[in-house]
Amino acid sequence: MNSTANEPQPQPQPQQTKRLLRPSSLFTPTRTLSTSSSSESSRSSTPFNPLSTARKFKASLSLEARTRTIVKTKPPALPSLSGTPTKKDPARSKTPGTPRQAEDDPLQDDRSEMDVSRVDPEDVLIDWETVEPVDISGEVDENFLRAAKNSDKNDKVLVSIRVRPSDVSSAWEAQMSAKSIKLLPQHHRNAATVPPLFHFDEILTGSDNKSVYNAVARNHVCAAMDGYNSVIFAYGQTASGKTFTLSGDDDQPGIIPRAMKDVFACIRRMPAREYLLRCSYLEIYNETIHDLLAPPSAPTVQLQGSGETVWLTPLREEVVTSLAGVRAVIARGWAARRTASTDWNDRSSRSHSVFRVVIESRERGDTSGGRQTPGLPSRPPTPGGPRLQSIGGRSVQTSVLSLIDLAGSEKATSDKERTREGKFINTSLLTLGSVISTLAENASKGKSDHVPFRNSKLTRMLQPSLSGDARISVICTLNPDVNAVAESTSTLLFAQRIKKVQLNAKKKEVVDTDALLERYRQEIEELKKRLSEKEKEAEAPEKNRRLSAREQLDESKAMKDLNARIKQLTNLILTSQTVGENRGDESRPASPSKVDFDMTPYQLQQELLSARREIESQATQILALEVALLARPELPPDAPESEKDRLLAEQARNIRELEMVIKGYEDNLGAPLRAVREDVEREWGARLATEEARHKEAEAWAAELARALEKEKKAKQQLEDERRVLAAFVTKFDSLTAGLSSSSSLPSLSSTPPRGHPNYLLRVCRRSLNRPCAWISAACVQSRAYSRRSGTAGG
Ligand SMILES: Nc1ncnc2c1ncn2[C@@H]1O[C@H](COP(=O)(O)OP(=O)(O)OP(=O)(O)O)[C@@H](O)[C@H]1O
Repeated sequence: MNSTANEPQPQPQPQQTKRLLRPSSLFTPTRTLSTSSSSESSRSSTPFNPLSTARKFKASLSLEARTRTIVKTKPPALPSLSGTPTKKDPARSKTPGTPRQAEDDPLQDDRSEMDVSRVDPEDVLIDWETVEPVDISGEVDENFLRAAKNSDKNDKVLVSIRVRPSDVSSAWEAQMSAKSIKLLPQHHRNAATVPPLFHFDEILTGSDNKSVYNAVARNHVCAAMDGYNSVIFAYGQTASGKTFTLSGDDDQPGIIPRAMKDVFACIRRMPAREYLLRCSYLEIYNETIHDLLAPPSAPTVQLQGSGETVWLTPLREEVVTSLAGVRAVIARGWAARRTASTDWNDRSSRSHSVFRVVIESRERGDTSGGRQTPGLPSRPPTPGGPRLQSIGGRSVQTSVLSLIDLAGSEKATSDKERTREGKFINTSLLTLGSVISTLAENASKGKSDHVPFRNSKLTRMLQPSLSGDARISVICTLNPDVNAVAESTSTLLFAQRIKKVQLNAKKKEVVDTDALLERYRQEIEELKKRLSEKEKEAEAPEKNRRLSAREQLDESKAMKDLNARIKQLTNLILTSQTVGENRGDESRPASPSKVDFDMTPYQLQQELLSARREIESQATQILALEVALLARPELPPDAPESEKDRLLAEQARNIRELEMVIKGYEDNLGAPLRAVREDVEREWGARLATEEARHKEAEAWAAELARALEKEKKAKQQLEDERRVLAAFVTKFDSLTAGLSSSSSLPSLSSTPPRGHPNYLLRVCRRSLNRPCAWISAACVQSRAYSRRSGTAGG
């Protein structure tokens, strides 16, 4: 299909939009096109683009400094060879960044007519009848939709490499058929080794955006229409072609405009459903999130929620009902995006921009007689305004299509402001890289290491998607020039890592609770009917039923299954009704998660699974009974048939009785015994706690005493040593003084000798030998005190 052939006629636009933008160029950011180097050289580039040329401002990009005076400048000079941006002459004056919309722009003064908070969603639904034929891409047919549904089931990220055309020889050898790419050996740093060969899902070259869209985005857009969250993002070095891939130009519309055409084409192909489409457009600039559809004075957008539930607030959402509406929204966003001339790219994206479409759909039907899903009015308001309600039993399927143009990683530039931005850009891309690395590592090695999602706004916002909630397609763009080999290699390594990330996207559906209850009731009726049929069969005359023991067991198991399912559904109905009853209580809003729990088929499956597990454990018991049955003496081979039937029936009855006994045991004894046990545990729990406390105290005392004893032992040992030394000394002294007393006149030991006299020392020593140990005394006192306190005898 010629992409421009279907270009819709200009739709009536609000006055201001007309003034600013040509409808045909609304999808057209400024792109200087490769004209001379490639086969696409005949393509004409857009001569005029109001977004890129008329809106150049002599203003700083910083929020505070955003001037309110529009200074129109000449369009930047086109690079000598478009598609091959080269480092420009540093002396050349820079094109300052485009600031957000100026104040005199009435588009930004207030919310638009289609702001989701202003419209009743029921009034702006679209379906196959309301979609304009000019709004659709003619390429979406039944076969394609079927193929799209069945593809991408492997839950891996679709990773493609797009090599930008270059006017100089490329450093890379890209093989589209083999889906591989490698560096030419002459550019490999290590001449001794062979450059590695990288394999990806797609390798794309040239300027044809249609083939790129078909290969990397179309399935994901259709998946989004089918209820899956889908994320498509472009990653790569600055000026490698991310914006060209996402947005394109007049001649080569990129993924965003093509995706929107397919969205409308899918709606047109679904006569049974009606849709509500809401668009938002935001950018992350210097780690701050700005709503591109809100006026510049609007507060910045905050990320809220935790874990894998993240939402953005306040964020404007515009309801769109036609391609023209989408164009107007994108044009508004584009005008507010921060781009600037850098050393490498005349209109470099200085922020990560995210264009999101929330797609809600439900079966078509008469809404007049319908009722709203119970519980929904009291649930917290959805950030971004009201949304489609599940009415009259028709569930609502919700998905988000996110199209992300990341800012390009870059080396230091010669401009101070650009360098500052570059730091933020590189940091958040680095964080994205480390998040991807950890996720890939966790997936390949079965680990659950912490993933640093919180380290940047970008990764925090992408957390639910990267954690597996969405289908993801990544287009890594490459500048093939020799002087960009290092950046290109790093992009390829990033691409390799993201391929390993595991996804597990699921459809999101909100079901009408009443409808679900009705479904349960019908299923119960159905099951009861089947059960009574089976019971009748079981009671049929024996001659009609020649069942083996195994078959009888199977039958009994089937009946048990039916019973269990009926019981489970009855419980579910009770739970749903309980939730419904809460509705009247305004002070306590019904828990939306509880409503969802009861309503989600997935949850129901989980319940079913646990019920099946229970049934399986009972089946094991039955098998044990079967073994016992087989162990019984066999019937003689010539026993009459009636006798066999009688015995079989008897066995079956026995089995049923045993099952009833098991069940009865649980109902009559199991539960009461558990209750008694709980009572006893409650009663004795307190006593046990007191005893345990006393025991602990006694242990502490014992430990203290043991310590004191140890100390005393040491002291005693020391005393003993001293005593021995003194005794030896006294003996020696006695023998000495005995000799002396006979010859000299020493005073007798009974009288106190004067200080300094040898007998004085002897007297001191003797006294020391006889003094009782202070430690022993202290320990005895403590021991006696404890004995008194604890009431034990002794000490
Ligand atoms: N495949 C392509 N065919 C022709 N021209 C291309 C192609 N890819 C990129 N270009 C041109 O190269 C220039 C830079 O591309 P683009 O702005 O898309 O890069 P980018 O990666 O978005 O850069 P930044 O990160 O700085 O925003 C533009 O003039 C664009 O038109």
